[in-house]
Amino acid sequence: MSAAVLLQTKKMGVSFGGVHAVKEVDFTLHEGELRCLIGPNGAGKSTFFKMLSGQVTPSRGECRYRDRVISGLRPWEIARLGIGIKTQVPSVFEGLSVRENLWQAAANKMAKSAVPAAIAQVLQDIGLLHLADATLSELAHGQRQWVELGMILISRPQLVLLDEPAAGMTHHEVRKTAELIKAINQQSTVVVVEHDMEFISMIAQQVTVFNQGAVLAEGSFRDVTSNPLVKEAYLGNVEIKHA
Ligand SMILES: Nc1ncnc2c1ncn2[C@@H]1O[C@H](COP(=O)(O)OP(=O)(O)OP(=O)(O)O)[C@@H](O)[C@H]1O
Repeated sequence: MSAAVLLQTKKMGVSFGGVHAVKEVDFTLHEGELRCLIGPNGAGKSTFFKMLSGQVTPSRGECRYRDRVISGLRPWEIARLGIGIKTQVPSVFEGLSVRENLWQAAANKMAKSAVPAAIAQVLQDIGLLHLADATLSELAHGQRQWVELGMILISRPQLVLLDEPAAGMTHHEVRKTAELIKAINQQSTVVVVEHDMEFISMIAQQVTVFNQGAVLAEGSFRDVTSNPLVKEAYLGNVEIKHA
């Protein structure tokens, strides 16, 4: 691949007491990628994600973003480098409207005069034009997730880290979320941790499979889901539909 390396970990891992949640992972992400991290329960993918986003400090190895070592930085320091993070805990303002939430996300990223047009565009992208003035607490689960994705979309980060963005969604909502993530990937490199294989099949380009705190396999969705080791460890030999 000719694209530049955007993020790279070298022998990065963390242990909690005696549990080696992530052992020593070498991981390379190139500019423009949409990478999915999958694996069975307890494989270490969420912990690995949390080390990328600063929620967990690695006990060994390092993570570089462009030329800078970012392992050990706090989440807000990582966000300041132009990395958009959506964790499992939503970071939206409950008492504010959809429009006001988007305004908060856009405020420091562009000239004030450009904000209204950017909000109008994102409201259309996330399909919530008709709910622009509803407060977040009035929205359904899926709609709140889309507001958060809209907040990422409007701030145009270079790298976007998404932890289980389709969790708890209906089939229809999952499809729409897949479209939104593909839209985000038009402007940003994206890493997604996800369980839902149907969702992954809709968005995946490259997939990294974790198992027992290490990378078990890496490649296209088709390659990894046909890999006998992956089938045995994760998929339970279930047949996966290829798009
Ligand atoms: N804060 C913590 N303290 C102790 N052990 C932890 C902690 N976080 C994770 N672990 C352990 O590390 C291992 C990897 O967990 P992790 O949540 O990263 O796996 P996962 O692949 O994301 O699983 P899941 O799909 O169930 O979320 C598990 O054995 C888990 O119990």
